[in-house]
Amino acid sequence: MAPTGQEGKQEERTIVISGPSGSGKSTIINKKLFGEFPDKFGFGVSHTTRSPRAGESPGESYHYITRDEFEKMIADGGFIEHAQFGGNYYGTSYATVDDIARQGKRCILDIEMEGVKQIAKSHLKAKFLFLSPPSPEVLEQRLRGRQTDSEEAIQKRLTQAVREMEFARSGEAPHEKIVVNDDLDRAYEEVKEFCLSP
Ligand SMILES: Nc1ncnc2c1ncn2[C@@H]1O[C@H](COP(=O)(O)OP(=O)(O)OP(=O)(O)O)[C@@H](O)[C@H]1O
Repeated sequence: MAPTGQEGKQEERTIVISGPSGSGKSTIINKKLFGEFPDKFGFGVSHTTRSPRAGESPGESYHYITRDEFEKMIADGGFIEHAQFGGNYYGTSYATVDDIARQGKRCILDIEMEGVKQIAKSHLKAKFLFLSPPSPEVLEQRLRGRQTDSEEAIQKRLTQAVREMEFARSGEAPHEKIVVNDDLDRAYEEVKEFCLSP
């Protein structure tokens, strides 16, 4: 039977973008995708127990909550994924994702590797894209070029990047697509196509 258009809108799968620090997630998602489609997509803001840094705004960079509040949300099953880094909790709540869907927008999440594994096992309907730097050498140049990280932070990010790149290419990873961010405009076109398709 031909579709009538009255079947009810199929809920769009949440888009989960992952990739090493410095692979270009902020550049491609925040600047380019949200720049071109300000109303179509909504960014799933994480919760954290860490304190806001200068220049960060609550509800935009993170939702800032206390450890007690975070632990209560864990106990209530409020998180799709959560983890601890550097003594602080970080997580993505079901409520955040639901709010974006209610606004009629497609949710985009920027999630690190352990979170990706948890989402893949959760009830969230999601599709996964991995944004890869062309090589660890180019990643190192870009991390140095953006001048936001100490030498120690750069070395840590590089070690973690190699792990993530190996995971993304392993059979264990849930990624439907790997985009190599060599040429920015080309990489953006690939990410955009992924985000616009069901
Ligand atoms: N295709 C590209 N060619 C050259 N430089 C790029 C390209 N894509 C991104 N960059 C630069 O690489 C640096 C890292 O990019 P960006 O900050 O977007 O990474 P990120 O994945 O969001 O990192 P983090 O997870 O640490 O926030 C930036 O200085 C950005 O301008």
